[in-house]
Amino acid sequence: MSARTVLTVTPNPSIDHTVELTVLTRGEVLRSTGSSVEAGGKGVNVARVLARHGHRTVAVLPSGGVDGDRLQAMLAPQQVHAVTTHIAGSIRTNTTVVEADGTTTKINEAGPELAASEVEALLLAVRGRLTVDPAWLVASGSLPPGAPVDLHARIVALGRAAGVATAVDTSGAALAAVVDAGPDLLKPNLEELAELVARELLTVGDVLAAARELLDRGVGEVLVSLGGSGALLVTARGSWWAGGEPLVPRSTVGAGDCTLAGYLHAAGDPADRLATAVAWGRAAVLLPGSTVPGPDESTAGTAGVRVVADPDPDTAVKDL
Ligand SMILES: Nc1ncnc2c1ncn2[C@@H]1O[C@H](COP(=O)(O)OP(=O)(O)OP(=O)(O)O)[C@@H](O)[C@H]1O
Ligand SMILES: O=P(O)(O)OC[C@@]1(O)O[C@H](CO)[C@@H](O)[C@@H]1O
Repeated sequence: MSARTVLTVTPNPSIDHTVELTVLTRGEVLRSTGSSVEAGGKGVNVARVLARHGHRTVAVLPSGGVDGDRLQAMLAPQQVHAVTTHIAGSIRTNTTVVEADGTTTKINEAGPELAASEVEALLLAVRGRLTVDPAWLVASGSLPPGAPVDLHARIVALGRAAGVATAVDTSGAALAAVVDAGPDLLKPNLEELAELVARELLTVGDVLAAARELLDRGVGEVLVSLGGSGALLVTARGSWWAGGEPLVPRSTVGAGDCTLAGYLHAAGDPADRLATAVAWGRAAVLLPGSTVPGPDESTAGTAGVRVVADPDPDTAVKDL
């Protein structure tokens, strides 16, 4: 990617609290083997990992309460330029429990209620920052209570009006509401895509068909992350799968954000970009909590990554 800025928007940022346990047993007093606290939220993570790879990044997010101040303080040393809009509520804390075998359990709070004026202030901040002519505008994550379900769609519309490429990673109703806004890139995971098209996606062919439905509705490219099974990229020019041997994760939190960031970072043809996306995702799962990889770790993540053009539609996703 060029040296131009990447602008991310995270309507529902978080403090990410990660606790490591040997085994999670309900109803017991458990002693953690490790813990960490990091700035989180999907767009924040995209900005953090791109900043670690030398990109100029601007992260737009609402901030309020003591935890809003903490979040900003955590971001300050990470070379992410945070543009915050003040809200009356307090930023949420999301908790992750990671067991020794890599099983990750996540408890995400709903987030603070946003007033209509706070939503407008966030959109105004995005519009203001689009004047820096970013290479990408990335809108990511869930919507907090009070935010309109089409908030990501409105962010995409702002990007389109400014001639800036847009990427979106969200879920549920917010994902359903953004498709027809025509983002240049959509990054659902398998479950999110299945929910969007309201059917099971068991084979590569099922995933390709679902992704092509989105292309038909005006989405530019679809990058479907498949957890330990890698990722599929579907564009008007073709389809590609990339992946490697499944890893035992230290924490999967943020792996999808690093995948998206790797795709935006990489230059070259679609296969190269997908390989980089998968490498960054693999690097992320080997790091604790919401820690994002730096260049050495991302490079190490490329080990054993294969790319297949026109993957066999009959292959079961679980066999990739
Ligand atoms: N167990 C694993 N082994 C190897 N790679 C993995 C594993 N889990 C995830 N990855 C890598 O990380 C990428 C993103 O994972 P996933 O599909 O779980 O993202 P996600 O659900 O969007 O994650 P999040 O929302 O936590 O950021 C995958 O495409 C893959 O490259
Ligand atoms: O609740 P959302 O907005 O869907 O997801 C929020 C979140 O789980 O996503 C990031 C990992 O992708 C974390 O930093 C954060 O806690």
